[in-house]
Amino acid sequence: MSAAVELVELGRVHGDVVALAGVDLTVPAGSCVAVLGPSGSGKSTLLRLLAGLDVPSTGVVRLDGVDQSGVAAERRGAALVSQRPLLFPHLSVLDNVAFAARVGGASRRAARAGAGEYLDLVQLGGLGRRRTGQLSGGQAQRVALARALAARPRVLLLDEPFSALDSVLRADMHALLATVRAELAPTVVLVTHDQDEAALLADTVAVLTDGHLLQHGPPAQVYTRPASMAVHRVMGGRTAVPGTVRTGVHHSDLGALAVAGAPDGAGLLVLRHESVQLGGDVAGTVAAVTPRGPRRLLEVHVGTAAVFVEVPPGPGPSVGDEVALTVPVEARWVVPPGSPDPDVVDGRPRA
Ligand SMILES: Nc1ncnc2c1ncn2[C@@H]1O[C@H](COP(=O)(O)OP(=O)(O)OP(=O)(O)O)[C@@H](O)[C@H]1O
Repeated sequence: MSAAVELVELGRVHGDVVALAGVDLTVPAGSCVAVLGPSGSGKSTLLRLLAGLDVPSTGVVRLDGVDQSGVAAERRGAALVSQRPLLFPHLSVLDNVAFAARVGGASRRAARAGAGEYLDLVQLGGLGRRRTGQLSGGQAQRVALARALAARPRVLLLDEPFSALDSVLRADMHALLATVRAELAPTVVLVTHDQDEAALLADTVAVLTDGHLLQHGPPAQVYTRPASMAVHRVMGGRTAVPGTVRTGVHHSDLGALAVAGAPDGAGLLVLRHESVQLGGDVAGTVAAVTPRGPRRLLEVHVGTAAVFVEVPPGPGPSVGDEVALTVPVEARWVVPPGSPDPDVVDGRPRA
């Protein structure tokens, strides 16, 4: 029930706006890729082209090796669930889910029986007779997922389906998606703004900005080994320290830090705030403390550099305190300076 997805040089322009610029992406059958990127980066365009709801300007979509050019949306075996569930208001919940089977020619009874199984899967077995207007946002999103699954898609396309839900419902939907993957194994393309959601749910992460695919790999790799400053930013990275690499050592206001494999020359030392620890031999001053749920994010200035450190709940340093930091060897990664990072001025985040 799953298809390998291949995008080859896939591009879409609208007049002089480049929505997607020659993207090459391969997703093995049954796996889940999260597409991450800022607003306007081309995520929805990619999904629409995959679904057959839009036509590429260049390149092709292949499913199981078959070119989908000219194949109508309803014949691709792809089902799309969007941020706002678009349910038929005049049908009951059960008949919404039974819709695809009815259109496919099944009897009402058979379609409803099948739909009941998908409602059970999304844990809404008891709500089949309700009108869709009587559902909560989370329930409606579950029904939309059940309806998409009832069409037995080879590829499940999820366009920020959880972003309108509160954090408890979102966690429930994450668990549900894991169940769906275990039981039905569709290939999943999940568009999200949320790098934590991507890391939790996906086998790989694809980072898009300005229509370009910047990196595609396992979440841990994209998190800790970003290909560029732009990827580091999309993945929520805050620290980027300018300096120079000479024979495997990065020299900056943080001192001389060994960085295996980095080429000689100017380079930004990028660090995850989860990896930097308090205590050590890099001395700095706390410039800001920001709550992050129960944890806190310290901005520590070391010379002209700003280093972000996430610390656990409880007593800890305040603004103005002198602190010492450790930057573990495995946390160090250098990216090319490339184009200037618009969020950083003189090594520090823009005020
Ligand atoms: N029909 C259209 N006509 C003109 N420009 C368009 C059209 N559709 C999309 N675009 C432009 O293409 C770019 C990519 O849009 P897209 O909706 O794919 O981005 P996105 O990453 O999904 O954004 P968001 O996260 O805000 O939904 C944007 O600059 C957008 O304004």
